[in-house]
Amino acid sequence: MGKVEAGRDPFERRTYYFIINPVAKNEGSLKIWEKTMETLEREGITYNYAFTEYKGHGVELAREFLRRQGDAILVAIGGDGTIHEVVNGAAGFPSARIAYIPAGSGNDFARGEGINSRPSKALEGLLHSERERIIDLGYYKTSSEGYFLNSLGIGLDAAITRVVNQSQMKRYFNKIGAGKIIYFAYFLWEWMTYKPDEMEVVIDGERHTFTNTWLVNISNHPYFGGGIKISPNAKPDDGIFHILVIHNIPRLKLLLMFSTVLWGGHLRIKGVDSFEGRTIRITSSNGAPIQADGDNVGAGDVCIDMQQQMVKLVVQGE
Ligand SMILES: Nc1ncnc2c1ncn2[C@@H]1O[C@H](COP(=O)(O)OP(=O)(O)OP(=O)(O)O)[C@@H](O)[C@H]1O
Repeated sequence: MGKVEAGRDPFERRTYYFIINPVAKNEGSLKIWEKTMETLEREGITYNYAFTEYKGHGVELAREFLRRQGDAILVAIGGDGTIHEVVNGAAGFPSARIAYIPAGSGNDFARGEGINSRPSKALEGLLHSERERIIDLGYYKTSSEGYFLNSLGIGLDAAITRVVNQSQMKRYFNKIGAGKIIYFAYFLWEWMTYKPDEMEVVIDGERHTFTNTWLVNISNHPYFGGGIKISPNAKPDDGIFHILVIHNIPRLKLLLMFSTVLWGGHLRIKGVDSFEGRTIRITSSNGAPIQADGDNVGAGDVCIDMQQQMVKLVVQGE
């Protein structure tokens, strides 16, 4: 993805291309799309759309569409997984413009970006927006490679993501509107069974070694895991990652620590170290799992690079 520049022609007639994940928010995204379409028709907006049909399809749709019509605005409707895919599909298209209507269960990206959590307001903001904003991305390379918008984690958080994503029960619990229960159950399970390991973390060339490491989190903005403000001071447009390492904390204290995240108290706890940096390499002695924006992307070791000012977002006006 090449560096992009801000600026908008105020007289331009916009075309929108919507990519909708029909299974996001336990299929609640479909209702949001129906309402969105009503508004688009009412306002006589030019648009096109497609539904994602399987995991990874959002990447293909975004790529395919930008090849055909590079000047349209790509709008993701879904959760963090959907905007993650759309942005990865837009990689390699420096002029791509992306927008987002939150319709997922977690919506950390919307929180971090200050996008209105009410889909109708987010749409209204998008259609009448005069603002474009350029944000940073992280580029990761492990057994797979790609970009992340929210955060990348190695350790306990990725272990939870892995069991949740593999879970057959997730779908059932989502159907009865109790998706959060499954996260909490797996969080407790991993909290009881996860084995912290030694991790080497090299930040902008400086080497740190941590024993008994629960997790290392690299954040592009404050939120993670569906509203947890893990890195309160991270900003998506300052070219800097906020890095949090949680290590050498007894199991019970770790549980108590999570309650302090609500007001940012975790940053002062012994065993919680924070750093800032742009290029990070992490190696785990036991092959800890890795997640990027809630998707399991590898295990063991990972290199991360700051990609400053890489995505042009069309956002609601002030
Ligand atoms: N038609 C489909 N069938 C099954 N899975 C799909 C389909 N379309 C997209 N997906 C996958 O669904 C996953 C979850 O989507 P998404 O993250 O958008 O919603 P969510 O889980 O409700 O929200 P959040 O991540 O914000 O909690 C993504 O990894 C995506 O690849």
